[in-house]
Amino acid sequence: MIVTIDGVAASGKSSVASGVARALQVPYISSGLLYRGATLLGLQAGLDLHDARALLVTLQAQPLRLEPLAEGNRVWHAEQDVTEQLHSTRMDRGVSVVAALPEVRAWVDAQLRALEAPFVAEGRDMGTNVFPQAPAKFYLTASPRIRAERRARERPEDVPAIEAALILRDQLDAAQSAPATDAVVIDTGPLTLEGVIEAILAHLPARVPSA
Ligand SMILES: Nc1ncnc2c1ncn2[C@@H]1O[C@H](COP(=O)(O)OP(=O)(O)OP(=O)(O)O)[C@@H](O)[C@H]1O
Ligand SMILES: Nc1ccn([C@H]2C[C@H](O)[C@@H](COP(=O)(O)O)O2)c(=O)n1
Repeated sequence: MIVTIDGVAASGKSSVASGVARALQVPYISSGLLYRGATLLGLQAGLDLHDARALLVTLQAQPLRLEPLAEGNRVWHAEQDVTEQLHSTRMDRGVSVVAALPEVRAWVDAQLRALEAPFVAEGRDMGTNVFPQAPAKFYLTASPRIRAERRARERPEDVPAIEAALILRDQLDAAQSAPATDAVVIDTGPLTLEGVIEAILAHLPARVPSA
């Protein structure tokens, strides 16, 4: 079975996907990390992040590997674990530019579709575009202020600055971020992390991770 968890930036997708996947004893896949990895390679190579052709040449010459560990996905570039470099304000600014490129989206989609089910996949378009056949789809929301307050515990910037950046990223990512028509939408604002995970588990057709 494939479970998709999409939603706006910092709505809890990766934390929730990790918890749901652990409960189901299956891997989870954080698709945003592939977009972040592509952005890192582009920045390291000094590329214009709007240049899809140059980015694709770089991605093909220096492949990225997503390692779907239960405690948190890792991204490898050659023999180096680059995961820690993928979450910063600089990366957040660049990644929406890269994720808007159809050529890069096709590259990410191909990596994801090559993975063997069962798994939980989180991102923006898992339920709409990448795995439309998934039998269980969820979409997480929360107000920008609540998301910024949560994120402020992980970043040096203050809540208003984080909130403004989240609102901007929501706008830049809007084209690929609509919920699937058959997704269960969950406002995570009033819920704890465990509460969101339980709500999703309660909606699943069966807690048996079959293909
Ligand atoms: N329901 C919740 N209650 C309290 N804190 C939460 C909840 N859900 C997520 N968090 C916290 O909010 C922060 C953002 O969560 P997370 O990184 O999982 O979001 P995300 O949607 O994957 O983010 P991004 O879009 O940037 O990849 C984390 O610190 C996480 O622990
Ligand atoms: N399926 C996806 C996953 C991610 N993106 C974009 C949107 C974000 O700006 C960026 C990083 O994702 P995050 O780590 O915040 O989940 O990648 C996308 O367009 N489609």
